[in-house]
Amino acid sequence: MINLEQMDLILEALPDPAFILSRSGKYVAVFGGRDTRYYHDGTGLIGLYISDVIKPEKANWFLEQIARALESRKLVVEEYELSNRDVKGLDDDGPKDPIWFEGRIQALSFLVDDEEVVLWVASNISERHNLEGKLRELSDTDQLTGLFNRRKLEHDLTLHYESWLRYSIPTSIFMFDLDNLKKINDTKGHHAGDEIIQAVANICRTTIRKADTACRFGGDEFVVALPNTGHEQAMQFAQRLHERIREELRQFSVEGTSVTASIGVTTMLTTDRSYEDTLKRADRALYDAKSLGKDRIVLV
Ligand SMILES: Nc1nc2c(ncn2[C@@H]2O[C@H](COP(=O)(O)OP(=O)(O)OP(=O)(O)O)[C@@H](O)[C@H]2O)c(=O)[nH]1
Repeated sequence: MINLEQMDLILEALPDPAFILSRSGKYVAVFGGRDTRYYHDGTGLIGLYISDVIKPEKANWFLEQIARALESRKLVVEEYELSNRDVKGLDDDGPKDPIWFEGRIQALSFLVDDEEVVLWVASNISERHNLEGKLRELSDTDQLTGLFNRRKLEHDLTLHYESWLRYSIPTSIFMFDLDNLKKINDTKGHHAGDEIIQAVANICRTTIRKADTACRFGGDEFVVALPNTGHEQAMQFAQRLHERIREELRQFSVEGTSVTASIGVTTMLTTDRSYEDTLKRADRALYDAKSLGKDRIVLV
């Protein structure tokens, strides 16, 4: 049998810190979690309340999770971020950067000082969290240009379409395709074509606002979504981009042929059943711009 002294040693050896917290947020006890690579020593918190050491908004969130665990009597699992600056009462040893935790919170079946208590085990999941962030970024990004890809555009357009339906906040879209890129590829090689596509991406990046989504739609085709932007403003923006592309790609001309852009511009309409209808209209406008002789903007 394991005696009480051994039980203490076992609790101390727990890799992740395990807090006993009361319903009102008092740190009743802390066990384990002495690995300073991952955790700060939490023993300085014992006797204090969450609201003594954590800013009010976050402290309230902690109290809500404790209440959830106590009321449901089920395991509550939540991810959250904390830094040692967020929590007063911790020593300076331990990780410097903010930590992402997974908290597993379970109601206990006894009272401490007449108060209900929970067991809150906090595991450091920063590595996994950062990796997930990087993967998300990669899965949203076009490799050649660093612009967003079609997946991310479709995600953003879904949200913008909701705003259009609910609050009548319009989103404009323009779709453009480079003119004559094939000639550059055929004469100067694929690498020169890649350089042009990258130059266009840079122009997009330096022309758009933070809330806009510039995406490489495929090949030499690009789409920019402009939330909270009506027809007129979108047209002005397309003109600016068109002009910059014309100016900056002049240097890549071959035998008098330069790469320009044909642009189709449109704005969400009440008759659009989804963002795909808007996108299709932009595509048709782009097709018209090509048919009318390229290097131009068509607004529909
Ligand atoms: N270098 C390079 N070329 C690409 C890439 N993606 C597509 N292209 C080329 O872009 C061209 C697209 O075809 P088109 O749109 O018919 O060619 P275009 O000369 O621009 O024709 P217009 O649009 O009618 O002016 C093809 O030559 C593709 O090989 C890429 O990632 N790198």
